[in-house]
Amino acid sequence: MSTGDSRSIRPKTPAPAPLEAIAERFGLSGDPAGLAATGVTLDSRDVRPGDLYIGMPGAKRHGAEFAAQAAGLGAAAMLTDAEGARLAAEAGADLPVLVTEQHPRAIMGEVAAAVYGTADFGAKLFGITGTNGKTSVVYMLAELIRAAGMVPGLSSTAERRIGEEVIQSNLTSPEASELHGLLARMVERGVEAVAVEVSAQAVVRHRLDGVHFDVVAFNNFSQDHLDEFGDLESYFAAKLALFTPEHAERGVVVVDGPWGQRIARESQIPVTRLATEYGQDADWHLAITHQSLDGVSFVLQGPEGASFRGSVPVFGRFMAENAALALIMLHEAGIPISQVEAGLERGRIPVYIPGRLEEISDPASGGPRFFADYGHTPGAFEAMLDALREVAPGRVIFMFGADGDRDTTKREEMGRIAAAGSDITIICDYHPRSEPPEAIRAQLLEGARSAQHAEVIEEGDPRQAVRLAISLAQPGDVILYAGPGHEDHQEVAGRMIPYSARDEVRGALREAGLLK
Ligand SMILES: CC(=O)N[C@H]1[C@@H](OP(=O)(O)OP(=O)(O)OC[C@H]2O[C@@H](n3ccc(=O)[nH]c3=O)[C@H](O)[C@@H]2O)O[C@H](CO)[C@@H](O)[C@@H]1O[C@H](C)C(=O)N[C@@H](C)C(=O)N[C@H](CCC(=O)O)C(=O)O
Ligand SMILES: Nc1ncnc2c1ncn2[C@@H]1O[C@H](COP(=O)(O)OP(=O)(O)OP(=O)(O)O)[C@@H](O)[C@H]1O
Repeated sequence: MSTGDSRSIRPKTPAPAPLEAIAERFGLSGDPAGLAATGVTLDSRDVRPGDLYIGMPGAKRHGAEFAAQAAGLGAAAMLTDAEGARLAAEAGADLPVLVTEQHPRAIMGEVAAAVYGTADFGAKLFGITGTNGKTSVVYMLAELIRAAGMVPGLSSTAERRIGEEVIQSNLTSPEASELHGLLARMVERGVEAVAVEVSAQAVVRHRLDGVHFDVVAFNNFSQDHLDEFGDLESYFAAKLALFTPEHAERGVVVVDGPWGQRIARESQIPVTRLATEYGQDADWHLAITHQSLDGVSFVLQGPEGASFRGSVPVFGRFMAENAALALIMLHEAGIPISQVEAGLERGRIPVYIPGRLEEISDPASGGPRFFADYGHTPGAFEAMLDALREVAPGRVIFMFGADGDRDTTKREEMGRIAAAGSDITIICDYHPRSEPPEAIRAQLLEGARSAQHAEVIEEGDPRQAVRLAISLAQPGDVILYAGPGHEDHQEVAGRMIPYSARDEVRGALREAGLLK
């Protein structure tokens, strides 16, 4: 169970950072004499006494409008732009103001690193980007770091983790202020290696400023986030930008597809290449030796005789690929595979990834195997359904919905891939947000019917859809519920309604006498 909110993470025993030195270094105007900060935040609601509050212009509001709230909560000062200084003066906020001529976002990462002392981070730092599987790679990394005898930290869509402490996430990649607070706390807690999930949004929005990764990796690329990036090329450029000396020392790239090959060619840092396809030119090669619904076994071979033979307890060739990528990242950072192997029993990587191909059913119950997953892109659907068809003894029943107010161009393709890859497709609601749910379903249904393959059923209520899936299943059938994964709410018309797909499935399996 996760606790707290990652935005409120601060080191427990911070050393106050004099703001005079920071003002001088970043060319800030104002009067910082005698001021010091012990934390940084860009959210007025989250100010802790002693914080430097960053009054940031946003898409909807200017953060400086909230200067009075920040002052009331004990902020030491506000860093903002000229417009922010004007807004704070107008509101008569009782808070020292430091003004930058740049966009505050452009210096926030470096400022946060200066306040928290994280510029010279003592632990190894790993970053993973790509369209699908970032969270999975982060969890693999954390498990392998532990196996190597080191204390792991992680930052993912699902959670942030400091050793065994689990903290709730909001964004996939934290804002720079939050990231540096998290790293500072990790240093205090003796974390020795950190795995960070890097979204394309983080790269273009300066969320990684002030950190330098030892190793970054790229796994795959397909359509997503076109509402924000406009076209695939711009979305790809954001991923490629991670492979620069500004962000990282070296990289690891899966070169099975043309996008990975482009990263390997166009990277500005040295990269090592992983191929999972036979005959592909690469430095490391992965071969699957056995797979079932219970997991994948594989062999990884690299340069100078480096090799690993092992398994992960989650189905899908791509899960072996995620594990291989994590192993190579550690190897590239100077943590040899033999050190990792020493902490594993016969190469078994005992990874648990919340809400990613997570089995909810009891395999011994005799009922259908039921998996929940966070996949919400055509690429993830294709990978999961391809994987499932290779190992499912019976039919594949696939249920899913789509995000409202997000990339609408992917919906028909999601529907088509779902129905092409399953025997029964059930379309239900996910987060409709401000859109009419039936309109989202209509787009998914259109795509699904165009596949002319699965039996396609519409059941808007996900609770009913779960029960319908179980009632339709015959012995050997497998049910996969994509979308909510680890999440605990549904977003409907601006309201967060509690909803846990995993709990719902558990309840329905119990009702059917298939789970204790
Ligand atoms: C599009 C985008 O990235 N928006 C981010 C942006 O919001 P915004 O510009 O609309 O902010 P705003 O509401 O105008 O507020 C302006 C400023 O006032 C502050 N404020 C606002 C209200 C208040 O009461 N007090 C206060 O201090 C805000 O913290 C902000 O600094 O700044 C906010 C503060 O950091 C972010 O939370 C917010 O991310 C939103 C939630 C978001 O959905 N981002 C998505 C697009 C995202 O980044 N996704 C990626 C990828 C996910 C994936 O792979 O699927 C991710 O890394 O999560
Ligand atoms: N290497 C991979 N290739 C393709 N699909 C994958 C891969 N690894 C995991 N997946 C599938 O992709 C979906 C998302 O997985 P995961 O949450 O790990 O990705 P992500 O990149 O972190 O996505 P997000 O940023 O949205 O959280 C899941 O359906 C998962 O099963």
